[in-house]
Amino acid sequence: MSMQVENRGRVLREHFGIAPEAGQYVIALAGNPNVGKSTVFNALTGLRQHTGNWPGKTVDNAQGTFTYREKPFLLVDLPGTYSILAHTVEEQVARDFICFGEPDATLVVLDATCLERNLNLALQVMEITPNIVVCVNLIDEARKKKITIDFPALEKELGVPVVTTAARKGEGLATLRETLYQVSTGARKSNPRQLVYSPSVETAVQKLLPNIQRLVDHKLNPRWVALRLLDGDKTFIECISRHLDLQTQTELFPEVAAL
Ligand SMILES: Nc1nc2c(ncn2[C@@H]2O[C@H](COP(=O)(O)OP(=O)(O)OP(=O)(O)O)[C@@H](O)[C@H]2O)c(=O)[nH]1
Ligand SMILES: [Mg+2]
Repeated sequence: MSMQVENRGRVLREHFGIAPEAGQYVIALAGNPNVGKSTVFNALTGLRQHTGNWPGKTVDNAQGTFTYREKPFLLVDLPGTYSILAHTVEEQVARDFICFGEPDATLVVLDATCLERNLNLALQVMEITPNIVVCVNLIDEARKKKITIDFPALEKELGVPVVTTAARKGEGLATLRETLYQVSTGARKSNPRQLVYSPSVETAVQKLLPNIQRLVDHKLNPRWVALRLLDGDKTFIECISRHLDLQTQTELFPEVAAL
């Protein structure tokens, strides 16, 4: 087992109370409240699941497993959130898992009947990781409301796989499994569109990048860390230090102050 895999196992166990078996692909399941995450979770994992709390938090945690193409998968249902900028304990749990749990893929479930609002979360996850699958659920409800969505265009615009489902009826789940398999195993690579901020923010990001790259050493997306630093998100710096065992707190803030 490589050092990297061993370290991820330790982080998952100690920080998230999750113990994947050897060779198991870990998938995080994120989405706004009430978009059908648990329905997707149940459809994929059936009865092979167990629930508890996130370590040290009164937030529910559900984990379930499934096998596809003879590969084992562990699916982790995250709390429903509109954002992962960590303003609430639920958002912090979701962000920390996506960021530091190093899931092999993050599945973001969106509500087809209010796609624009839901896309906010997908765009945030796309700033953290390229290993993402977007699932547009409740497609049956959208049809009823005569909402039409140009999915090929959406997929092209986002630069990540988009799968449509009506999870309660099982529609689209075969494609969803196959897409999760491809992204988790690395067979399918994405190029998520990145939001471009105002020139002053982009200039500041460019200044911060080299040193952040050195400090986080491929463990986190440096552009995303730079944006959080510019946000002045102190709790996030504490999280980085704790999860990556780095002395970043003392090293990163002078960087920002010097801008
Ligand atoms: N029509 C339709 N209903 C769905 C679909 N998926 C889920 N639902 C229903 O939508 C409601 C919410 O589903 P959940 O799976 O509990 O949603 P959730 O995202 O887990 O909700 P929270 O955990 O509370 O954030 C339930 O009544 C589901 O039966 C779907 O594809 N079509
Ligand atoms: Mg749920």
